Amino acid sequence: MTDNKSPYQKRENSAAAEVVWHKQLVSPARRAEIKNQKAACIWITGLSGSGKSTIANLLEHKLNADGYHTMLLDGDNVRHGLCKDLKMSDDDRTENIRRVAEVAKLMTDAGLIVITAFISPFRDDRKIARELFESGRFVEVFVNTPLEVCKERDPKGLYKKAIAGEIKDFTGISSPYEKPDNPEITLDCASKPAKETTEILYKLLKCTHIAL
Ligand SMILES: Nc1ncnc2c1ncn2[C@@H]1O[C@H](COP(=O)(O)OS(=O)(=O)O)[C@@H](OP(=O)(O)O)[C@H]1O
Ligand SMILES: Nc1ncnc2c1ncn2[C@@H]1O[C@H](COP(=O)(O)OP(=O)(O)O)[C@@H](O)[C@H]1O
Repeated sequence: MTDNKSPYQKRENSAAAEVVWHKQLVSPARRAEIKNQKAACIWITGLSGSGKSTIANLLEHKLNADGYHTMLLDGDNVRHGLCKDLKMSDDDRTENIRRVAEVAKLMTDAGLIVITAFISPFRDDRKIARELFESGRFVEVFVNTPLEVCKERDPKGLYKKAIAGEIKDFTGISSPYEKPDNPEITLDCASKPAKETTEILYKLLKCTHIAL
């Protein structure tokens, strides 16, 4: 019963004073232990079209093949359910990332290795997400693909629409993307193939963050 202190308790503006934290007999570490793994949140950030979903999928596929219990949260999918009330204003993006980080935290408390793929354009929002996790349990992955390359790829035709003014608040065009200052890893997804960058990320995770 060592791991009962919650990061929730450390945060400002958390629950009302009347809401008390209930200690639990089974710790997050124990939940991961019976799965024979270490829980972690692999937070993938980058521009639209940078390769977040591609890398996240390849990574989950590899970890799953190794027998890890994983979960993938992807921006496009989450915005169909949990966050379908949110749009793309700065405030809505902040709320989107807050919810996703809380869900990822719950899932890591359940012992899972969670991979998230969200643009998550604001440094402060990513910092708040990181602060939910114990040291070493949050791995920020910057998918570093230049805007010009993303525009050229334009897999969903969104840049074309954004440039034509048909989509407002579009990241990189009419809404900012703040690059991570100090991510655990930066992936060069412009000149290296997705399989290669995924392998680099996979090796880092296996050697450090999820190594038993
Ligand atoms: N205005 C605007 N700007 C950026 N992206 C847009 C926009 N409108 C819709 N989309 C689509 O929404 C996906 C991004 O959702 P996220 O939840 O990852 O965004 S954020 O983290 O809240 O900024 C994003 O997915 P990816 O291309 O996979 O990044 C787009 O498909
Ligand atoms: N090296 C690479 N890494 C990742 N994606 C790449 C790479 N080269 C080309 N692509 C293509 O770029 C597009 C990236 O789209 P996606 O993974 O959905 O990005 P995001 O989730 O960041 O919007 C895909 O069509 C993918 O096949």
